[in-house]
Amino acid sequence: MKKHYELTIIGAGSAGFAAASLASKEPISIALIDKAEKLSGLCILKGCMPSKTFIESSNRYWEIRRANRFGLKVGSVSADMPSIQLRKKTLIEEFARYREEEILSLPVDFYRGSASFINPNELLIKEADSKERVISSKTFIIATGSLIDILPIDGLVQTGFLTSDSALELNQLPGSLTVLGGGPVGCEFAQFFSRLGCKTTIVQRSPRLLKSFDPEVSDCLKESFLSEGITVFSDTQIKAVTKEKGRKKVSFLHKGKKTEVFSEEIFYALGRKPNIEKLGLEKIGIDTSMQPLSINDKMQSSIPHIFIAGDASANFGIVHIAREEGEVAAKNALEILAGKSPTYVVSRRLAMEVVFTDPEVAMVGLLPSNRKVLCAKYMFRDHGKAIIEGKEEGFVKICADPSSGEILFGTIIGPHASELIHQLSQCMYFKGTVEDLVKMPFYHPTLSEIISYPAEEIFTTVREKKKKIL
Ligand SMILES: Cc1cc2nc3c(=O)[nH]c(=O)nc-3n(C[C@H](O)[C@H](O)[C@H](O)COP(=O)(O)OP(=O)(O)OC[C@H]3O[C@@H](n4cnc5c(N)ncnc54)[C@H](O)[C@@H]3O)c2cc1C
Ligand SMILES: NC(=O)c1ccc[n+]([C@@H]2O[C@H](COP(=O)([O-])OP(=O)(O)OC[C@H]3O[C@@H](n4cnc5c(N)ncnc54)[C@H](O)[C@@H]3O)[C@@H](O)[C@H]2O)c1
Repeated sequence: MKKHYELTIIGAGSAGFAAASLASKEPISIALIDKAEKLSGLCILKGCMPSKTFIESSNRYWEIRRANRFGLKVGSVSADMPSIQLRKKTLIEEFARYREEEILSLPVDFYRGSASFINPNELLIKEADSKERVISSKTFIIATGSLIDILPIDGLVQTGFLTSDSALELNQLPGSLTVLGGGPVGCEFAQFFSRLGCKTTIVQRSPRLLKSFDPEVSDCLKESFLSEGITVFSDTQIKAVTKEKGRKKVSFLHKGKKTEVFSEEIFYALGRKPNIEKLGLEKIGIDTSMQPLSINDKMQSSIPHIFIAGDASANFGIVHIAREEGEVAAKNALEILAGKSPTYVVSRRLAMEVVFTDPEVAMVGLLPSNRKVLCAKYMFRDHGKAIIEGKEEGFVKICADPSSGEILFGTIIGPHASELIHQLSQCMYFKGTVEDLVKMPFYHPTLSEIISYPAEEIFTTVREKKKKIL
């Protein structure tokens, strides 16, 4: 007998799990579907958590080798990739086991299978044992995540390459590596490989690494990469990949000039795409050529009772945003089920992104474009605690409204940027001003204190301006 639900969620990763957790607190019937053999989603299995576990090892190796700066003598240190791999596997198995338990204990009907739309209210679920079933639902949330987007580069597939998925399974590192792409995946993995002794080259299309960040941040990161021996080719056009005498060759135009790089291995990091191809969306009238697929900030698709959240929507590729999108979609689905119009929206005011390179890179808020703002910057090399820690690269930059002093944007490149950025995001959450930051206590000596210096500079300017007006 065909089962009927009020809400059906396809995908139990970060977005789908957040949606299901929220909606299942209400007295409605819910189906949650995931096709994966191993549940818990990209972040835990092949994204944030395993990559950061790897990075933790390479950063510690790097620091130990530089311990003499702190008056410490250490004997010979070596990186043991099978042990690094084992630590990652052990941690990830535990994280995944815990999440799987959470998913399976939700008060929902869970189906392990691949879902596709038959019509805007019915889904076909193909289960692992090739059993097929049809369910119907009043509302849907598509949270099927993303896939690595393999572009048709001449010779790439024939030559072979690593991706973030396969690199996370390595037990042995290549001696040399060409990383295609200078986004978060490319930068984080390039430094991981390089710090463990692999000769690493990045080939990227845009003129800057991490192109969505402030140009000064990109320049600072590039300088840091160059100083530790990573070669960076920016402004390139990749032409072909081939194998020559046992080595892999990447041919590209660099600032218009033909260039070649040889290495033992290639790491492909040219982006991901929404995992929506097999959902039958075109069949039910959702145009997948237009992305993001969510046509509004309520996470609705062009069919109002079908929502799209997380990587599948192609808005961002960041976990806390996937979770927020899942929750907003769930709240709006509940409103539709209650006979109301959806009202919840995802706020992008505090959009935050972090990249776990060393120095770490972080930003929060919207980059000021044509809006008038006052910005101030303070360098870690002028900050006592950073000097003590031997972490002098980078800076904190804050931008605020010139009249009110409200903080609109902040970016940090430097030690613990991933943590420090939360001081700014929390202040911005409460629509805080530079004056608030100046008045807040900061313990001395801490890295956090650095936040107060650019705030103070802007505060002085805002105050002087106000005095002149009076
Ligand atoms: C290497 C790497 C490092 C990253 N590091 C970070 C980081 O440090 N911080 C950060 O914020 N983000 C990071 N990200 C991004 C982050 O992992 C993703 O944004 C996030 O996991 C997406 O969650 P999601 O719920 O949208 O998708 P997913 O977690 O991919 O979940 C989708 C689920 O849908 C299921 N599914 C798919 N199709 C179907 C179907 N037809 N039927 C049934 N089920 C289906 C899948 O099995 C899967 O379980 C990283 C990504 C990568 C690749
Ligand atoms: N710390 C984090 O939060 C974190 C870490 C890793 C990944 N992620 C997320 O995972 C997703 C995937 O990341 P990613 O770095 O693989 O993708 P991306 O799309 O962010 O970056 C891909 C890079 O490749 C470049 N590129 C694309 N086509 C090219 C071509 N033909 N030639 C040369 N360069 C080309 C792009 O300009 C871009 O710089 C993103 O959404 C990202 O936010 C997040």
